[in-house]
Amino acid sequence: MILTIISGTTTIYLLYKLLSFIYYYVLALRTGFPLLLSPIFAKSILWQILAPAVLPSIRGKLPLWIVIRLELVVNGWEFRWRHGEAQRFVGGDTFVVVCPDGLYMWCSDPVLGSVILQRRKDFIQGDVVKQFIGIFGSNVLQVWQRQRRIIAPHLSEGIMATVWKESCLQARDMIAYLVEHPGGETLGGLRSVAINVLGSAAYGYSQSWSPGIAYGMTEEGNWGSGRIAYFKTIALVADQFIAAVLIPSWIKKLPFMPKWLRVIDRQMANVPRYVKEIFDAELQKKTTEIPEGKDKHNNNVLDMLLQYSQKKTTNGLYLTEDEMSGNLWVFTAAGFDTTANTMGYAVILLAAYPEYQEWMREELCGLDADISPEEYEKCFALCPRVLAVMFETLRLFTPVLHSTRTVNGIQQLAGRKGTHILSSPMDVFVCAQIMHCDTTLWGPDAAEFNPKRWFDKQTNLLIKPPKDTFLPWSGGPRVCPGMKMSQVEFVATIATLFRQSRCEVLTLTGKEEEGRKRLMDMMDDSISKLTLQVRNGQEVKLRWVV
Ligand code: HEM
Repeated sequence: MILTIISGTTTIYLLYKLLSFIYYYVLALRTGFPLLLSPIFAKSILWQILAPAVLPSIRGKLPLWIVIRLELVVNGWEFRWRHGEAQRFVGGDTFVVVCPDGLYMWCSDPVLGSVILQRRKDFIQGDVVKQFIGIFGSNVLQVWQRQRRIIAPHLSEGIMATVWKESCLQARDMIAYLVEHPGGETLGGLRSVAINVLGSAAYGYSQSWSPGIAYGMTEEGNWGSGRIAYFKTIALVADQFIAAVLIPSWIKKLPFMPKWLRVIDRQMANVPRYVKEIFDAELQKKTTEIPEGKDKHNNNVLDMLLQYSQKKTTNGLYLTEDEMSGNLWVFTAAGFDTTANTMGYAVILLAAYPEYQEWMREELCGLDADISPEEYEKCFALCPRVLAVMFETLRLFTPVLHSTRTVNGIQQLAGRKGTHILSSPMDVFVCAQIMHCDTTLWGPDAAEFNPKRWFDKQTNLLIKPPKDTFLPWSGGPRVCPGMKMSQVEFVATIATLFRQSRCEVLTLTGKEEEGRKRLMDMMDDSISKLTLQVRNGQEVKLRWVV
């Protein structure tokens, strides 16, 4: 009897999925884009967790027409196939993958991509993003307009001097430590810099640099409370993002699950408590540290979230408790993981290409004896080569591989070969990483690290790449509000690190070429967690020499 029920239900389910597949196929045909049919249930949690572990071992053993149907439904495929392999196979820079559980349009055409990003109401944030980003409450990505108006002004020019100063001070402490401690702590150290800069600029708390807040944090002991425990938890969730979000809490808790998964579960459950402690401390600070009669605003992101939570303002802006928690998470994760990983890749690239360290140092040596933490306005403008290193790093290792949207109703897109009809339900991905490696946009040397390409040969000024071809911060009305902050933080940190010191790869054999190849292989083996990063940051072994 039970068997009959199970097999009956399974048959009905499979039949339903077969009909869905046919329905999706018909919708996909209407788009007029090339199609790729895949039998995989791309949204399945089991697939998204197991496939990255299994695929590497079978990749070379199966024909391309099978591999591509498996690869293109695994998170992060665009980095592995960033040189246009999939586009060549499918026959277009925009194509649609049809699966039994959904339709996925991948676009690496700059013109179409730009139109999609501009049309905010036609291409909206979808449920995928809600599931992934909304784990600690709703946020700016979800109730967009109201929250964006609250948050974006707090990432304006007004905080850049603080970002610059804190980044310089953090980087100074970090370099003093690393010169004495060659090995695998550089990338973890940069994560600490990024967390502390965010803590200072956005939350008004200064904390001195210490090595590696982000790695080796799977110990079961007490993680403390409030802001420190919150930052450590966010760093851990960012580092193990897919497992943290996709595996249900009751499975993470099972006694036979690995220790790190149980720690993630415990820490995620603690987040509401940490958030409450953070906001209580901010309230306390306002009441005790600021004298009566003075303006009680601290002018940081925490204070701003508090203000909007306490009352509905005259212009109708407010935040619920859930939104405060959600925004704090998006803010912390978006602001820290992206910038930390970009700085990490830049350092590895500069270690692999020491000639560009010299090129950058030439510029830095023209500045005062040191990069002054107090002189943001003067110094930032004088470091275009460092900014070019950032752009080139973001081009080759784009932290957010694509911008995700969902088709709202039925939409028309005018393409080079006519009009395309896109119908809901369909997820749309604008693939920045693939555009960034396109030789037709960046020239035959698109795969090479060459920060000099960012300068005009005649004027020797930084160039703007052709419109919509460079999208690390996305584009359109939802463009990253932290763009300038990340640039200021990057330039201050990298300039401070490289002004006085050189970074060398620690080789296993003593041969420089071997060390360089190891770095390149590690970067090639990057994976997309919350954002793109090298698989194991502690394996990047470097030596800093003054
Ligand atoms: C190199 C560093 C960074 C990169 C590459 C980056 C990239 C991005 C991208 C691609 C988006 C998605 C936009 C879309 O959906 O189209 C985004 C959104 C966002 N980023 Fe950044 N980001 C960086 C740094 C920062 C920093 C430092 C902060 C703040 C402290 C920040 C805060 C945000 C927020 C709040 C959003 C959501 C905006 C919205 O939907 O309106 N980001 N970022």
